[in-house]
Amino acid sequence: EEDQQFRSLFQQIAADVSTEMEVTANELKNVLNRVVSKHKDLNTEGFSLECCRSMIALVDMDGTGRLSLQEFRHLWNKIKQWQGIFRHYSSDQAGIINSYEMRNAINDAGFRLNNQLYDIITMRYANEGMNIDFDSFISCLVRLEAMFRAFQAFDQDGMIRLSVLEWLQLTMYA
Ligand SMILES: O=C(O)/C(S)=C/c1c[nH]c2cc(Br)ccc12
Ligand SMILES: [Ca+2]
Repeated sequence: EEDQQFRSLFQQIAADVSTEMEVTANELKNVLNRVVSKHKDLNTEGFSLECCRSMIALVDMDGTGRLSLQEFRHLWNKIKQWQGIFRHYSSDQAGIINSYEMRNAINDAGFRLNNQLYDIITMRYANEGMNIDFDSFISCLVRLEAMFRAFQAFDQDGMIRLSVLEWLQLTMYA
């Protein structure tokens, strides 16, 4: 049942374009902003095109530059899971979380980082008031998950060995 609902959502998004049944960054932006606008407790200035381009790059497993049904489903399920974590911490504020809650939210999402990484993430994703809004939270976790996955793909006994071009491929298409 839910799968049927999901497929019809995907069809709606991917249907109105010549890009056969794949979701482009612009379509992803439109659907994310349409859904998030229905949730008044999720503070965001909206998902930017740049953020959606990055999210696509991070989950575009077959390198088509667009999201297939299964790539979109993976991203959608992750966002659904992570929005639940975000709301758990943002309920007492206006749809934002502070850097301390960000640390706990990242842990709840299953990532174990160190203090230096939590500080770097706050620097990269928090606003002047050291708070993280919803779209920043989601783009942070999409990147975190994709970078863990990329490392595991190359991992040989806990270390990876990359040529400079392999490194650039990894870091430039993200
Ligand atoms: O309110 C809920 O229970 C759900 S399932 C919310 C969401 C489920 N997928 C989402 C994607 C974005 Br973007 C924002 C909110 C949600
Ligand atoms: Ca793809």
